[in-house]
Amino acid sequence: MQQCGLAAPFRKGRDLDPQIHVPRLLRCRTYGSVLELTVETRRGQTIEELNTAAPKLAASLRAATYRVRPAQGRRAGYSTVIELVMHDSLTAPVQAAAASPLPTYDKVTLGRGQSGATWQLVVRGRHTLIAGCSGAGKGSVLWGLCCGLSPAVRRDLVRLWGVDLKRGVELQMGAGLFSAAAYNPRDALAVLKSLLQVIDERGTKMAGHSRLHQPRPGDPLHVLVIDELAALTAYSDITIRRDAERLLSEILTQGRALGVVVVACVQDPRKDVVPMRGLFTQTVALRLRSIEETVMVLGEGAAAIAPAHRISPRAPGTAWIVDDTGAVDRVRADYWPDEVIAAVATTNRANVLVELPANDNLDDFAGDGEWDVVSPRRPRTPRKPREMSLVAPIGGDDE
Ligand SMILES: Nc1ncnc2c1ncn2[C@@H]1O[C@H](COP(=O)(O)OP(=O)(O)OP(=O)(O)O)[C@@H](O)[C@H]1O
Repeated sequence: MQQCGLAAPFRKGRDLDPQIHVPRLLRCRTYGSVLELTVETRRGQTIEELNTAAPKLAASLRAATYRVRPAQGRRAGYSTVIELVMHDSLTAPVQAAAASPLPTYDKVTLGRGQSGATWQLVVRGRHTLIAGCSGAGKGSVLWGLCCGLSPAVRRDLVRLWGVDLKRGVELQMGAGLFSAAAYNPRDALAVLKSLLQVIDERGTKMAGHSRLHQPRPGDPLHVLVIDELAALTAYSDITIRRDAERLLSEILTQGRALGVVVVACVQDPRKDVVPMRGLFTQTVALRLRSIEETVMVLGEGAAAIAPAHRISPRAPGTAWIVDDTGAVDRVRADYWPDEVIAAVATTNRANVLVELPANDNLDDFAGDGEWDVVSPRRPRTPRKPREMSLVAPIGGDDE
């Protein structure tokens, strides 16, 4: 600790105490490939100083990587937990072979964390921003989420709504999972207005009865999936942009408790490109182009402990996440090949389709419930799921 700049002599009056004071090691334990150190600050030191020294400690002990999280319990104010990962289990990519059969909607498994543990992302009650430059692997997070929710989609516990203004190239791969999808800006506005209608109706029903919507078949969690948010909020026609910004901001501020959440991908996280960035309640930071982008996406102080700008281009799907307890982790999403997405979408097709209003009627639609948007999908003969095998590893295996 002394060599990592964490030790110092104390001042005794005018003199320096000859004794060097170091932070106290409260606990040291190992699990998997992780060496976990719980360290207490010395007098005159902040937790931030311990966190900032974590990379030096990791390098001194020859750890592959590290993560820092706040200590729990009564020592939380003056101690921190540094997890040194002695072997990086994120190096080799993993390919998803099929969706889990469980109809979950609270959280979905997307891959693994750097300790080797499963990485699960909370979906219900959160708006998620997936930020990463081109080729960072936003598709793996997006499809991990959609395919992970697909058994619930099939039972109408979850309804997926898609917006993909890059000609639908991404979302059409799993089109069967979506109750409605927009591939042009006018349809995108119709999707946003339909979801605001759901919020209005639920708000009226839930007021005074419940503060968090509980999904049930037929009364589902609505998840709006936007492939490239900037295409709607920055690169569209000015009138579309203005309307989209207003509608999306309303959904982001009112939807969470009412069971309407947003998952959006973005390449460029600047405020003028994504003005409503601050309304997302959790962020997955894939590879970013600069330290400034890391600060924009994960917040002040994140660049040192969650350096998304240092993720290797040879490890797509790798991301830094900061959860609501402030814990930081590096994760890697499983890769979803096109044929697996298509097979999942065939097996777990949405059984409710939402008809978007024709473009000509859109201006009249004020979200007042005058037209019925929901129509059941015609029953179909169930198809046998395509047989798949797990293939790993793929691509390069080093960072
Ligand atoms: N989790 C992953 N594991 C291994 N390889 C991956 C993973 N995710 C993506 N890749 C590889 O990286 C390539 C780019 O991924 P992807 O298309 O998801 O990036 P993106 O961030 O969506 O880029 P863009 O914004 O340009 O669409 C994929 O074609 C695939 O080869």
